[in-house]
Amino acid sequence: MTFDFIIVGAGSAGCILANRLSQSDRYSVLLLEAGGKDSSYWFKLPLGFAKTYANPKYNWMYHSEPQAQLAGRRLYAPRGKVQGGSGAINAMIYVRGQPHDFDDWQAAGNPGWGYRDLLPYFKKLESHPLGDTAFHSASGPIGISQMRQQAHPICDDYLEACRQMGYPLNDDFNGAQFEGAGIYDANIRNGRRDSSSAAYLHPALPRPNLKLEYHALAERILFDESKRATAVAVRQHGVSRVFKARREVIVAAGAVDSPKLLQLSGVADAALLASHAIPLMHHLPAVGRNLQDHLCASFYFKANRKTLNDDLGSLGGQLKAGLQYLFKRSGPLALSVNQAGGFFKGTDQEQHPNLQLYFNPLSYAVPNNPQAKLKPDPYSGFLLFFNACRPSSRGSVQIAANDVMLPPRIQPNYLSTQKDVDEAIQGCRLIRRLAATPALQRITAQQLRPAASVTDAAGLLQFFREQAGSIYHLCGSCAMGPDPRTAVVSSTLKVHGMAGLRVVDASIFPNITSANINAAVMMVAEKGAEQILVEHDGLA
Ligand SMILES: Cc1cc2nc3c(=O)[nH]c(=O)nc-3n(C[C@H](O)[C@H](O)[C@H](O)COP(=O)(O)OP(=O)(O)OC[C@H]3O[C@@H](n4cnc5c(N)ncnc54)[C@H](O)[C@@H]3O)c2cc1C
Repeated sequence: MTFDFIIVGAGSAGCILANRLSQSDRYSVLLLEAGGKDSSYWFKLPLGFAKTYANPKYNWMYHSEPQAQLAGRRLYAPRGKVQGGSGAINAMIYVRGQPHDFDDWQAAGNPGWGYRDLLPYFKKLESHPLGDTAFHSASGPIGISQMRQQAHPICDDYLEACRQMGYPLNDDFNGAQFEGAGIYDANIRNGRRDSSSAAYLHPALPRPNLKLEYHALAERILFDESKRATAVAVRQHGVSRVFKARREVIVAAGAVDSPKLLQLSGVADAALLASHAIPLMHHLPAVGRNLQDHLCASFYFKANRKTLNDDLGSLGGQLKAGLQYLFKRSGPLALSVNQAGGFFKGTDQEQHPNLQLYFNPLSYAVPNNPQAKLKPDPYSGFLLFFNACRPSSRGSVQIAANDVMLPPRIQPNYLSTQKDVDEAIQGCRLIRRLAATPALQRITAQQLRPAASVTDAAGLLQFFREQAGSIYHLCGSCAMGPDPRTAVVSSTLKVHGMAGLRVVDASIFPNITSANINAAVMMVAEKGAEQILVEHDGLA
């Protein structure tokens, strides 16, 4: 079967690409997804992500290599394996990032990727309750909710604590100002997760020129002698199939699987390919390098008043929350658990906020064994946690063998720079200072982990090394940039040295953005789709 475009991966980016490229009926589009449908109710119910967090039916459930700076631990790296990808299983926090994140993308040699250029694409994808403003749009596909209407009342104590510390309050992290404390926006519409699958792909699926193949694992991209991508070899239900592309193959398999697929296809570092006896198609050393992530650590508090643990930890509370959701589409099931937070400067010398904070009106242990369920602690509790906005550690994704069924080696090299170590200590101290405010003291029965006695830099850093985990923002592993020695795609997202091949997903980030990255991934897909259409409409 032949299609104009083949998109590999129906994740946050792939669903948007599939919609936009099939919007006019000029092109036929095939979307290949290794996972299945997102029809389970858990993908609609916002709090449902607790059920998909470690479910192998919907999740690749990767782990990093042992991390030298994190007590040798392997960190859990969930990735969506389902229509909607990681956007179908994420926590839905919706923050674009700071303008200078994108200005840095442009400054790295990528014209058209500065904040001013990108704001129209951010606006294009969202439907925001603030309506049409300089920063927002009222008419895009992704529905955004401001959680402040419904956040748990204990979040007000957190905001008061920030006010007592002299931090500004911020009611729109995606507006004129980034710094400050506030309640997050989430991509939730009428009490339902509004992933790019729900908002872009489902409405497009009836189109006759769009075909979605489920359980279709792309094994290799095939090329002709002029290094043009012509087809994708797929394994589906134990059968090998080949789908042909007339115009382009677009890789949107995410920051782990996009570099893996390029490597398996012979587009990568020649030495890596030789070590796995994979025939070289094109030497592109940056494939899989420049991997980045946000690393966070949680501080656990016992509260002296009710938190969401009380609502969600008992059968009666669950029933009440269930009924509230059923009849009013509201209550804790209709929200993310990451409700409040903000962006702060860890020292007075910082030019921009360099720490992101979360205040969850709920506490739960992230189980060591990912098969175990996430469940609230059996007491009234809340969490404060943080990550550095722009860590400078860089890692890699590399195939472990010439075998599509084997997970690749994910080596984030967390905490491998002095800047990242310093910011880990800054973040711990920020939380300690917040915990000492009258507002948080008023609601705290006990600081549980780390114990209140841990106050010095060495103790806090040891806690961080032993407890920190990924906040699941892997990106950068097929970075955009002009130099094929250090980058994989050009500013039009075309793979250097190849024809008919692009990468459009989280892996093209030259540097990680300062907040949760899904909004930026979806922006990349909107802009990437437009670049593709402009080029091919011109050729048609
Ligand atoms: C648990 C969790 C919580 C998160 N919380 C937030 C949050 O609150 N806010 C936020 O902004 N971000 C959050 N993120 C991050 C965000 O969701 C991801 O960065 C984003 O979804 C990545 O989009 P993507 O299109 O690059 O990749 P993905 O959405 O991961 O899509 C890749 C798709 O490709 C498919 N695929 C992979 N390999 C192949 C293959 N060989 N053949 C065919 N198909 C393939 C996968 O199955 C998947 O569907 C979270 C992520 C996780 C995992």
